[in-house]
Amino acid sequence: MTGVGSAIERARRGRRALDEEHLAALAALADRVRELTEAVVLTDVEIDELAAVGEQVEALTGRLAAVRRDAPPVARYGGHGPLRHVTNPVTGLGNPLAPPLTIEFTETGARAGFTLNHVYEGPPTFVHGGITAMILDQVLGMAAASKAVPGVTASLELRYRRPTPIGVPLTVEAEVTGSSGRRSHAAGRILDPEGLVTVEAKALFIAPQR
Ligand SMILES: CCCCCCCCCCCCCC(=O)SCCNC(=O)CCNC(=O)[C@H](O)C(C)(C)COP(=O)(O)OP(=O)(O)OC[C@H]1O[C@@H](n2cnc3c(N)ncnc32)[C@H](O)[C@@H]1OP(=O)(O)O
Repeated sequence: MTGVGSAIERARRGRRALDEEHLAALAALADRVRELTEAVVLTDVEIDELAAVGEQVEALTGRLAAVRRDAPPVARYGGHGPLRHVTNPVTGLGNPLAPPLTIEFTETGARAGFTLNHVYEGPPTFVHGGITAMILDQVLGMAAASKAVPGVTASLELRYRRPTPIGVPLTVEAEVTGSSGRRSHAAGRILDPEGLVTVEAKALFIAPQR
């Protein structure tokens, strides 16, 4: 086997799957670490307390790292179905960096409701443009994978129409706009609570050659 497609497939099959109980425990831990990350970003405690908490966090990191995988795990949601990446930085329940988004599939593509806190801030009070780009890449890619051909991002074009606010309910939606052979095209957007578009995206996904 050669090519990017087979490499992705091989890597996924080579990873040890978590059972549901283990995935739930990992997701709960990731949630606590998300709270910790927000607390770090917003804390106003004294310097001594920062140092003391830092020591405790270092000790906790040591406990987790005591038994370590070579690569992140996969899981079968609901205990069956295809293997899924559970530490994806957008949707991964097991990744503290992920908001995480729960993406639902629609008739034409995919959508998700989400709120981003100050951990994702770029310009004061607004979401970093790289974060909205990452979210759109993922949701457009999942729309393409579910309605056309699964592939990697070959191009992603963005138009930032207005700032995306922190701390309010946002919506991301995407639809497939065409496909041929190994290529899928998708378009999407992020909407603020008033339904105004903050970022628009168009993307091309190409199924890697096997
Ligand atoms: C299995 C896949 C994973 C499934 C994921 C589930 C969804 C999850 C959602 C995940 C979301 C997040 C996802 C991520 O984060 S994916 C991570 C970010 N993306 C990458 O790392 C991709 C890196 N690039 C590549 O691997 C290769 O360049 C690809 C595979 C894209 C093409 O290299 P390959 O050697 O295979 O193709 P080819 O050179 O024979 O070209 C084939 C055709 O395509 C045309 N072309 C090529 N590039 C472009 C371009 N930029 N614009 C316009 N057209 C382009 C080209 O002209 C040709 O046309 P034609 O001559 O046939 O007419």
